[in-house]
Amino acid sequence: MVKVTVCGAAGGIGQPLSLLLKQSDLIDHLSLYDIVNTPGVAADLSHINTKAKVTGHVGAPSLEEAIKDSDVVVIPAGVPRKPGMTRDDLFKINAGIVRDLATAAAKFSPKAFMLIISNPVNSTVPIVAEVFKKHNVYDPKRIFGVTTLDIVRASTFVSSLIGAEAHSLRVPVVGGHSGVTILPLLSQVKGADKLSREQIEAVTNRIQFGGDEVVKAKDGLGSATLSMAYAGARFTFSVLDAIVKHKTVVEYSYVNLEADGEGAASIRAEVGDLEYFSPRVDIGPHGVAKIHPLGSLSSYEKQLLSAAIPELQGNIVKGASFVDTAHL
Ligand SMILES: NC(=O)c1ccc[n+]([C@@H]2O[C@H](COP(=O)([O-])OP(=O)(O)OC[C@H]3O[C@@H](n4cnc5c(N)ncnc54)[C@H](O)[C@@H]3O)[C@@H](O)[C@H]2O)c1
Ligand SMILES: O=C(O)C[C@H](O)C(=O)O
Repeated sequence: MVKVTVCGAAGGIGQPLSLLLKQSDLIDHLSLYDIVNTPGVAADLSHINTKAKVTGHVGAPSLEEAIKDSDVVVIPAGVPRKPGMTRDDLFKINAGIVRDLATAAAKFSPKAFMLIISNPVNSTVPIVAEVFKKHNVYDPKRIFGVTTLDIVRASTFVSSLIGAEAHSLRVPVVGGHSGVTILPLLSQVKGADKLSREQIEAVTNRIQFGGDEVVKAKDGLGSATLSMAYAGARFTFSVLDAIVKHKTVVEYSYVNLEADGEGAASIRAEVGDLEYFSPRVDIGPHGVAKIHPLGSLSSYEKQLLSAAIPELQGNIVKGASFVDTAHL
């Protein structure tokens, strides 16, 4: 019985993400939780003739029932940006939302793989980790910040420049999920060596600020939802391949660098004492199995990494220090 719970399931990301997840043969029970509208979304999706049973749960009193015994909990709950805002501006509202959802997961689904979409991801992932620590159920192998949209965007933008197939071009994007913390490693992409320095800087900037492009175009009506639903479903399917089919899958995800049990020995020299980072990771049935080193970086990428580290450090401390025992 594989149960996946989406928290924030009635939202701009939550609805299309739930639709995509409903197509998976690997899910037996798709549980939809939100503070509004989930009965309607669940009724609608439940008419689709695919395997997963769909249940809808609305409001805090139903959170335990929604989340209990989940194998995977995906969290796209919270407010999105409006033009002029940074992701960090969302912290004030989203930190508390994520803390409360993580608290329910720690109590009722402590073994679940936690996939965190809510922004600011650089801070919300440390919040989830701290909540799990407070409940003595912390395992860094199973807490993931979903940065797949950066990979998806990078593949799209770079493939159009170098004339490659977008769906098969894998562009490594490491770091975090906001502005300068998003670090595309174009020097590791086959075919990108034909790009000029100006092209590399322009496309790097576009990948780092791709989210702003959508926020601007939506003009006050939110941020990326459909591309995020695609990216979130892709990451969830990968995790399900690991959990259900016992495959080792390779992804980029924002994780605690202790997660592979080796103290991130392979990556420490590159990122210093950062606690969280999004490297290439192998994920197996028990979670993160291996954290890969960044590999060789161009001098431009080294500069970008130096700019990303202090920003990430601040975001991590802000998230970790938010969790206050009195609220748990
Ligand atoms: N990681 C990424 O790459 C990425 C990409 C896009 C958006 N996001 C983030 O995802 C989040 C959601 O974006 P959206 O466009 O779907 O927003 P949205 O406002 O359309 O939907 C959010 C949903 O969360 C629900 N919600 C609010 N408080 C809740 C709570 N306590 N419990 C459960 N549900 C709650 C709302 O009712 C709403 O249905 C935002 O923080 C956004 O910045 C992240
Ligand atoms: O840009 C945003 O605020 C949403 C998301 O993080 C994105 O990258 O699209």
